[in-house]
Amino acid sequence: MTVHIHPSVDNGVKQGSGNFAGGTLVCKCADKKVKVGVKGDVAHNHACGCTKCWKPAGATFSVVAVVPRENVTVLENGDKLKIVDAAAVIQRHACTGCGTHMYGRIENKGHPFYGLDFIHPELFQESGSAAPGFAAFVSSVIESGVKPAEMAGIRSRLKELGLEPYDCLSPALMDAIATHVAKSKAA
Ligand SMILES: N[C@@H](CCC(=O)N[C@@H](CS)C(=O)NCC(=O)O)C(=O)O
Ligand SMILES: [Zn+2]
Ligand SMILES: [Zn+2]
Repeated sequence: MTVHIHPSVDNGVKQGSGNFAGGTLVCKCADKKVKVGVKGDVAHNHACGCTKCWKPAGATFSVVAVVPRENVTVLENGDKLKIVDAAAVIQRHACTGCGTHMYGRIENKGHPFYGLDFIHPELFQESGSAAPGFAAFVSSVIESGVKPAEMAGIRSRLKELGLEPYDCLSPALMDAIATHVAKSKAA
C-alpha cells in the first residue's frame, strides 16, 4: 500500500533554491482569494502530524514553517480571515471561504516561539522556498484516524524521504524551548 504523507513531498522532497526572497501565499477560493505577503525565506519547515495544523484534502500531514511575524502582511481580502481558535497558543487565521489557514500567530510574548508566524509554504505562488527537514507530532496522526498499525509504514516512509520522525518537535527545537524556559525561570 502506498503511504501518503502530503502532496508536496509524496514524489520526493524538493529542495529550496537557497535564495528564496519571499512571495505570496494564496488561498484556495475560486474568487476573492486571500493573499498574504511574506518577505524572505521560511525556517524550520517540517511536516506536522497534529490535528490543529491545516492539511490539504487527503493529506495525512501538514507542511508548516516559520517566518518572522514582521515579515507577514495581509495583502488582499483579509476580511475573509477568521481566527480558528483564539484560545490556542497559535492563533490560526483561516479563510472562511475555503478553510485554508493563511498564517498562525503567537500573541503570548512569553512563549518560546513568540515573534514567529506559522505558514504553509505550499500556498506560495512562487517556488524555491526552503524544503521541510523533519516530521513533528508524528504519533498525533492517530488522533485524525490513522490506524496504529500503519505507523511503522508512515515512519519508514518519512525516513525514506529524509524527514526524520519525532513525536514532539525536533531535538533542536525542543532544546530551544527548554533554553527559553530555563532563562525565564532564572530571570
Ligand atoms: N496531539 C495533539 C498535539 C497538538 C499540538 O501540541 N500541536 C503542536 C504543534 S503545531 C503545537 O505547538 N500546538 C500549539 C497550538 O496548536 O496552538 C493534536 O494532534 O492535536
Ligand atoms: Zn479562501
Ligand atoms: Zn501542528
